[in-house]
Amino acid sequence: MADQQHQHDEDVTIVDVDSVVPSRPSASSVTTYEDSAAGTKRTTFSTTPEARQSSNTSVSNPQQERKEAAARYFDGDEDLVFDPRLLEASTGSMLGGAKNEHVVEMNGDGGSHGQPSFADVDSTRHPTVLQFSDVKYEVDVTVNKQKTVKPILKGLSGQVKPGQVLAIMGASGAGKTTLLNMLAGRLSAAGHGRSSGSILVNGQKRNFNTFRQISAYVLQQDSFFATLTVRETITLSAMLRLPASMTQEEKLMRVDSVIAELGLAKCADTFVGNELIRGVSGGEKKRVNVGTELVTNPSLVFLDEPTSGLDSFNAQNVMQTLLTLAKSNRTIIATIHQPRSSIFQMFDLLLLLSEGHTMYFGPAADAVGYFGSIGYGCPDEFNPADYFLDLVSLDQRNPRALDATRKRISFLSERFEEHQQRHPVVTDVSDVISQHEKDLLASNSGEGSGRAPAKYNTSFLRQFVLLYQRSLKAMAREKIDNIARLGQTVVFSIILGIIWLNEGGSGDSSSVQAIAGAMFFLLINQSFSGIFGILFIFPVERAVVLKERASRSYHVGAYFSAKTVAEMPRSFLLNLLFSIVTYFMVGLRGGADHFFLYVLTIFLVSQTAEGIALIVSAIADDPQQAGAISPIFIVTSMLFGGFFIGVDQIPAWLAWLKHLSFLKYGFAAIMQNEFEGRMLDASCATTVAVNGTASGAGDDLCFATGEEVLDFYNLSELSLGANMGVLLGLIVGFRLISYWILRRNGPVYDTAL
Ligand SMILES: Nc1ncnc2c1ncn2[C@@H]1O[C@H](COP(=O)(O)OP(=O)(O)OP(=O)(O)O)[C@@H](O)[C@H]1O
Repeated sequence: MADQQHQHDEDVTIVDVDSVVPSRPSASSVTTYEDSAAGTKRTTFSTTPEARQSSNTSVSNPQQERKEAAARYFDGDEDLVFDPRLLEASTGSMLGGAKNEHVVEMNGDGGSHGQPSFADVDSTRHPTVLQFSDVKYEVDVTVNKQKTVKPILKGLSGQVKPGQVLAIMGASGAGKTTLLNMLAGRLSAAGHGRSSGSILVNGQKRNFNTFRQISAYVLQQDSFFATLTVRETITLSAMLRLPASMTQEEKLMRVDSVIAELGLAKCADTFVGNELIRGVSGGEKKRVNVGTELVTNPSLVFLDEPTSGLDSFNAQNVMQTLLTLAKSNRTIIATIHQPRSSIFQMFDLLLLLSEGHTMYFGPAADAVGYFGSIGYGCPDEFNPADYFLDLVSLDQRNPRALDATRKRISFLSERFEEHQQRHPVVTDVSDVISQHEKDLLASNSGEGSGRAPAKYNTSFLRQFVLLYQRSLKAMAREKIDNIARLGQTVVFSIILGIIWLNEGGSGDSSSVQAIAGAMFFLLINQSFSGIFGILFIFPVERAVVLKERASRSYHVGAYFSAKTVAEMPRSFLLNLLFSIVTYFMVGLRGGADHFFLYVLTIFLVSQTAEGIALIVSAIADDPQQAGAISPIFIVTSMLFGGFFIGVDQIPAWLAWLKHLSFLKYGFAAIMQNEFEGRMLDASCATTVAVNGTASGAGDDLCFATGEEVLDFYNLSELSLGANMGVLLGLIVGFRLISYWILRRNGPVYDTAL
């Protein structure tokens, strides 16, 4: 770092921070200078012996220093004094070893901004200035059964121009994500609040169709198909989102460029992975997340906590990537929670929030000076980011601390209001960018740009084909899942076959109950395997789909139909295998027509169960929730399926539930297929009760014909064809319901500002 500073020494104009920000307490440790060679402004934080001494002195006599600071800055009010060193023991925010020197680089082209990339010469992307003024957001909440309004953002302003990285920092609950979402024109489904203020893109109100084309939003969660490689993941995003006017070759070139720009070349052919499948590292996955958004070559990139969950090395790498993006004339806005000092130094602009108020907005390098000027000098041994977070966080450990921190936050908010009066943060666009850029911007604002761009860049059919291919590929690569399904099918079919071995072979009335039990159990078995095949996979996939839909990659209908068509053959093959083993081991009715109807019934029942699982998964937030909800449907279907409880045993007011039991239709169809038109045991004819209920001596029931069996189980209500038809209707109906739920639970856009 020292060498780097040395290189530019001849071109450097030293500006003492004291002359810019008077009365900064530890000013001797901070120097701002203009680096004319690099065209940048840098700030050096250094720990001089004097500064160290002053800091040591204050530690040795904190009470005295507290009094002095109160007298100097806060009219003697000691509550407003903040000494992070007193928090050290409890918060652990102090850096292990003081860094002697950090260099902050603003807007620069220096080494820390990475290698030049394809984007430097891209002529299709125009610079974008984002300005927001007095942005407020509030929601209605119910507290103690009283409806009340909760203000979340309380009048925030700022502006970011191309080439800059704006970091939105603040304690948890400060409003970072809410602001980021508002700036990106998105709100979470829960966020139906009211917004006011103004958000301008290139000096004009946003046209949301254009805005979505020029901006990208990188979510905090890295949701992907684990068994696709990095290249496949980014390629699919490119194929879905790039316009049809680009050739396939151009799209693939774009993918290569993005992979190169994000430093993903060495892991391009590695699976993205998840907790179970070995894949790329956390930092690489985050960059893949950025990459899938970057294929559209956006001018404006929003990122929600891009470094969260990463170790410090990977976090640093991701930040480096953002700087590279900014360098190619993009505007980058990211929320960041607790960055380490080297990451903090990479920000151009800092927006520090607390309780929805602005504590600071401006160059990140000036933040230490600003807070120093109002009585909150950052001790030299502290990471400024940690210091700011401690300074603006509500301390809720006891009422006294809570009051004191509230008072401090309100003080800081007022000081910044005053500061903002003197130095408006939002200026005229022409003050920010050159005339040439302004001319380009006019075409980029979205207003007056003629025909609104289509919602999707590819046709429904193309989306279907691409998503079908992805589903097939992902399915083929889910080796463990496929082996488990196959194993489960083979093992269960053999076990069930052994239990009911040759029961049907005799064609005897005495085996009717055993066969009915076998039939019902086989259907339950296939229902469960259909349900669990969906329950534990679909909610995870749904997160990927929600992300892709939010970026307008495809219509949910294209996804849903592609998934259905891709997965049905696998399901059919497994059901066929199960049917072959059980049919012949149990020795069911002879004849190809009966065999194929048996296969078809089992398949339809399993598909209906999958439909229920899709509905549950579309409602539930995660697999655990889905697992908890689904028994309601399954157990009800089993109870009213016609095997466990006879119709006359169901209370009249619950009788309607039997119509909802898909197992009832499946059971009726499979039993009709087995028994309809069959003679069983002529000697039983005399023992059948007048009311149609079979009877017999001892435990065994006696049935002369198959029809008596069907009557006994009350399965003659509908014909075999009608039962099959109902199952088919349920399959289509359940899928339409889950499609409708998915559609309704789609991304929510806020187009108010
Ligand atoms: N729709 C809503 N209804 C009620 N409260 C809300 C709603 N949206 C946000 N909030 C509240 O507003 C505050 C700010 O939320 P936000 O998610 O923006 O915070 P944040 O700074 O991003 O926090 P974190 O770092 O923990 O993600 C929180 O107290 C949150 O509970």
